[in-house]
Amino acid sequence: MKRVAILGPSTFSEEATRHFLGENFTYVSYKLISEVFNATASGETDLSVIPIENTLEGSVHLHVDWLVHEVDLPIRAEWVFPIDMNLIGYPNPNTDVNPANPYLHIRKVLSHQVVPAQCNQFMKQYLRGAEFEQVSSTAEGVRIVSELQDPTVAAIGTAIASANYDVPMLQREIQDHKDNMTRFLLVGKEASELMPSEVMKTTILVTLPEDYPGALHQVLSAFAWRRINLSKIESKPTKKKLGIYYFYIDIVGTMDSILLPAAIQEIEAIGCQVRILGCYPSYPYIGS
Ligand SMILES: O=C(O)C(=O)Cc1ccccc1
Repeated sequence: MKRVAILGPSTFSEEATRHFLGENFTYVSYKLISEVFNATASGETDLSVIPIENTLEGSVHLHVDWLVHEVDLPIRAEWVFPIDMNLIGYPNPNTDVNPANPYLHIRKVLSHQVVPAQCNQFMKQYLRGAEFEQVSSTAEGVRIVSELQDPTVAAIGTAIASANYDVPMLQREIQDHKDNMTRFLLVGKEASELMPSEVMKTTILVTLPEDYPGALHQVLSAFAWRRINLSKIESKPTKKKLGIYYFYIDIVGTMDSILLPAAIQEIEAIGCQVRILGCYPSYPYIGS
């Protein structure tokens, strides 16, 4: 059975991965996302699951940086999964609880770095005086709360973490939007037998030649006139020199077609460097 590294246990990554990959894999939990990447880079596991982008927050920059700069692990699949954030902690122990805000006793909230942007309205309304502390995963926050047993410290995480660490669920679904989706990537050195998908994507990194006016326009037109659909384009610093960027581009289509390799050849011909991060099936979320 293939071994899959995930940030976990009891995290959103675990929920999303079990939903899409099911029980035909062995899941190995790691506390830090760096460990999740390194497990597959070193051969300890076959595949790693990386949360890469969220509807409200956009790209998880730290994870994109790992994928691009630290490891060489092709993307093997992607899927989107709806994330319901929950406030997990102990109720207000005082008798004079304010009915308009039962969470005034909470002074600190622990969670993963991408969470506050997804629960902005709730946090502004109910947790205004609380400090946010970033921890390695949402489940790690719930674990710490369970150890502290201090009602002034709460976490935001999964319903399963609340049950597993035996910390009460204070309020369900506190995310700003009902369809709060997260995109996950499956990365690994070897291709795995996965269910087919109607949608195939290819991710490439393009570094433009320096001092070439209109280079980005030419890159985009190489795709446009072939009617190749781009589903994402983001400029990111190369980290080598201030002001020099690469473009992270998701394309709907595969390298098996004639059009996409031709478009890539065209942009290489104008002096762009192109790195292909993967060509993979993309799975939409279909309710469970
Ligand atoms: O910490 C977790 O639960 C994760 O899996 C990372 C994460 C956090 C918030 C949204 C999606 C993934």
